[in-house]
Amino acid sequence: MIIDSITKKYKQQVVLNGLSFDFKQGEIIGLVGKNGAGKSTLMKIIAQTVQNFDGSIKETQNVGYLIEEPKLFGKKTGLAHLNYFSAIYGNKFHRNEYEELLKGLQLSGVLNRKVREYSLGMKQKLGIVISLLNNPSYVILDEPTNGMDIETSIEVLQQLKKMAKERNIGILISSHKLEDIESVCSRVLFLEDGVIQEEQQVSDQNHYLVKLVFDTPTELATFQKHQEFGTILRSSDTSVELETTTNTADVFQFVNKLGIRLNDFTTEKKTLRNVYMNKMGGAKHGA
Ligand SMILES: Nc1ncnc2c1ncn2[C@@H]1O[C@H](COP(=O)(O)OP(=O)(O)OP(=O)(O)O)[C@@H](O)[C@H]1O
Repeated sequence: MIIDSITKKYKQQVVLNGLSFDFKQGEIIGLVGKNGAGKSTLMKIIAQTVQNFDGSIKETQNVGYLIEEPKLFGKKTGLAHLNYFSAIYGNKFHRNEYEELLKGLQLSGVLNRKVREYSLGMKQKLGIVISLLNNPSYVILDEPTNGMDIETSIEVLQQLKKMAKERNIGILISSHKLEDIESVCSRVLFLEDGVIQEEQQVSDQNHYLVKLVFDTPTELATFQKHQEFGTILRSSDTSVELETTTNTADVFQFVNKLGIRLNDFTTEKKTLRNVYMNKMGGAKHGA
């Protein structure tokens, strides 16, 4: 799917400002940003529930979505919902096709119960299954783990990951829970004031952010000349910050071998949270 130069205004307020990105089937992308950044608006535009915008979206065939709370009928059972929404999409609901997913989401046992007896998390999970009934190529999920406890969130995210792979579905997920996003997404977009400020790849391998402080600029220059640990993010007269997959002990050993002395050394694991804090100003943005 190609999202090209999307601009959306509500009255005079520019909510999305020439925003572009593309995503493929089978890929899971995260969308993060402070309240009001424009995440839901972007998702509604992709899901085609909001019109009147500038720019274009190409290859939007068959998009399933769960945006805000799922629209459910309290007096109907979960199963009745699945039959009803399948019929709207022109399909018949074949339970066996969804059994593994329903079991994984622990919904199989409650499908005959009325939805008004469901917890918020159960309703969200039913909403996720409904978003998949049209055999979509892409699914847009706005804060899908809202109202879910930690165990349920993990379960749901793992099921989504499996489905993206098995059914070749492209999934766009927004959330303020950065750990959730990090656990399933291969790529994360940071949205601020209607534009993508930053795009981060999420790696399966551990990455570390390391800061080394030397006594003299000459020692720093020696280190920089010989190091092959990773990417240098910043440097000053006597210090350097780099991103590496090498563990701390190996960095120390390398510095020793060069015969130079470290004055100070800090390291932290690179997480989506600390990258977000660094780039977007962190806590004040509320993610
Ligand atoms: N229907 C609407 N009419 C007018 N303004 C709107 C409408 N929908 C959203 N907005 C405004 O657009 C901006 C972006 O809202 P949006 O819901 O897309 O943000 P968000 O990133 O999803 O926020 P949150 O994290 O709180 O869900 C906000 O300033 C909001 O007030």
